[in-house]
Amino acid sequence: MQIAVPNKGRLHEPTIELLERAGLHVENGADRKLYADTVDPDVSLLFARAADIPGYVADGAADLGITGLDQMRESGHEGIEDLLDLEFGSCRLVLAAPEDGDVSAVEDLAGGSVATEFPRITRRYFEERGVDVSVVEVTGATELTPHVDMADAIVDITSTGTTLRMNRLGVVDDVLKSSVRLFAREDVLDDPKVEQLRTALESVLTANGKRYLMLNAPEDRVEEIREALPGLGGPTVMDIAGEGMVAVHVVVDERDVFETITRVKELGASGILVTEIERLVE
Ligand SMILES: Nc1ncnc2c1ncn2[C@@H]1O[C@H](COP(=O)(O)OP(=O)(O)OP(=O)(O)O)[C@@H](O)[C@H]1O
Ligand SMILES: O=P(O)(O)OC[C@H]1O[C@H](OP(=O)(O)OP(=O)(O)O)[C@H](O)[C@@H]1O
Ligand SMILES: [Mg+2]
Repeated sequence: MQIAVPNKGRLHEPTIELLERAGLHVENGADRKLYADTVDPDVSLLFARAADIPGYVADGAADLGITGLDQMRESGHEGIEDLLDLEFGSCRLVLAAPEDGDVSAVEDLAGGSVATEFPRITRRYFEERGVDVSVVEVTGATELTPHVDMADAIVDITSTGTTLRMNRLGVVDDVLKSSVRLFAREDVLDDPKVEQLRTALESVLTANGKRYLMLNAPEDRVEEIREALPGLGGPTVMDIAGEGMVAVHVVVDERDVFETITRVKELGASGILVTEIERLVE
């Protein structure tokens, strides 16, 4: 089974990091290599441009892919299924126009022009709204185009909003909310490996922001301690050698850790240990 992953750009590193955390260690990979093996003999990686990955999967060069939803939509390929939101590379594709200009709604662009790296998504967006525009295809620095009379507006990615602000462009409308996805060609969906990979990646996301809390507690206060724990499911309570003490283990949200420790200490807990969780399969 082949997974196509971004070879460079901002998605490359977080993708490799996620695969590693999911236990799919990359082997025999090297800079500029187009293939790599993984610790699983049935799974190898193919490195490609983020924009080309949907096509690789649709055409059968790879079985699964990891890239932005914007790229999946822009590719226009059918027969690929979005399996999991990997919760990084979050951004919005927006329609934006000069702040001091006269475009404040989609309709104001009728008869005008829009520059973008996403011509397919852009054409569809305007068609759905019945607004006739000409689409100017560019391959980057889209934000410049309204200032050099190349276009009246743009459809481009924004996340922090810095680039739009710096170029005095304001958002007119949201076109698409995007994040990185795991997707597969429909004809491999029945392969059990696909579900295994999806579960492994999901287990990393589930563990994100969670901590494992272990503590020792006097047996006679265990009910109060149990109530004080905002855990995922109930805590595990185990007898330990020693007079009237039990060990309590629980998964808690990272943001609840501080308050929880304070509270359980008041209730007599000791030997409190907080650790990160690598993976969590629910
Ligand atoms: N500013 C951003 N914030 C969050 N995600 C983004 C941002 N820009 C792009 N992305 C996501 O990353 C994907 C790939 O963009 P990126 O710019 O990394 O690729 P690239 O254009 O191939 O690389 P490069 O810009 O280095 O040439 C986009 O399709 C989108 O899903
Ligand atoms: O809202 P912001 O945080 O400012 O991010 C938005 C910018 O990020 C992306 O560009 P990138 O840095 O990938 O450069 P590129 O145009 O060369 O791909 C995108 O094309 C925007 O220009
Ligand atoms: Mg880019």
